[in-house]
Amino acid sequence: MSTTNLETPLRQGIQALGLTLSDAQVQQLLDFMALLQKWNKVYNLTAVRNPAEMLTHHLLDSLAAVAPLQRHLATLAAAGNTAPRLLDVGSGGGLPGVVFAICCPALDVSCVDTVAKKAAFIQQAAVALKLPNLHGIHARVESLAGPFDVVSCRAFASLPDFTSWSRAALGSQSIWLAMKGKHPQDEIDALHAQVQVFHVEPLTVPGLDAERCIVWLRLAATA
Ligand SMILES: C[S@@+](CC[C@H](N)C(=O)[O-])C[C@H]1O[C@@H](n2cnc3c(N)ncnc32)[C@H](O)[C@@H]1O
Repeated sequence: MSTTNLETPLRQGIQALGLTLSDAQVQQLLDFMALLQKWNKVYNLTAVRNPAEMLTHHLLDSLAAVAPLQRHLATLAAAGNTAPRLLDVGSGGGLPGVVFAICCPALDVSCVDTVAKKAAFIQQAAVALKLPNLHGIHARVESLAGPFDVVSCRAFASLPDFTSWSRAALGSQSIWLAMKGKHPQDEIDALHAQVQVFHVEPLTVPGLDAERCIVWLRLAATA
């Protein structure tokens, strides 16, 4: 299957996830897949090379986190924050950061990666997909200061490492959104006492028979 034949299964997946996306956003998602496919050979962005697998393992997997993210953004908007900022840590080829930037145009998304060519790919995708709310940053996350309202990751590091390395990027009211496979109880048990899990949300990815969840975390209130 080539990326040109992904539209029907993509639209079915979007429907199964209960998302409302415009035709322009669906086209941006398809164009992003085509970019990933094209530049993967040069930049080595992901080990997944088959377009059908890219759709389920990358695109739909990332799209499964969009409705939960939009729910959180609605609570921020209700509290008066209408220009939220998200940092996607270890974004690689832009997962889930680019998908979030496409689906949430009011969200300013920065994708950070230690590998220069991956950050350059994000910058290139921002131009090609006409996404002024998307930025690629070449840095170690440990060197970044925030505040970002949401700090996300997917396939990045253990929860203790993710939260400690990205701590300076978090504001006092911000939250971490960690995309994980199975409920990571061992990682949760190993978290620093100042980091609190407030929700572990199961996700269902259309076409993928695998366990997925979002671990939502925040800083514990200090006395
Ligand atoms: C396994 S890849 C995951 C990529 C993407 N999130 C995904 O789900 O496909 C992890 C990425 O984290 C990046 N990385 C590792 N340590 C980092 C750090 N300290 N700061 C920023 N990026 C880092 C790596 O270069 C790599 O691109």
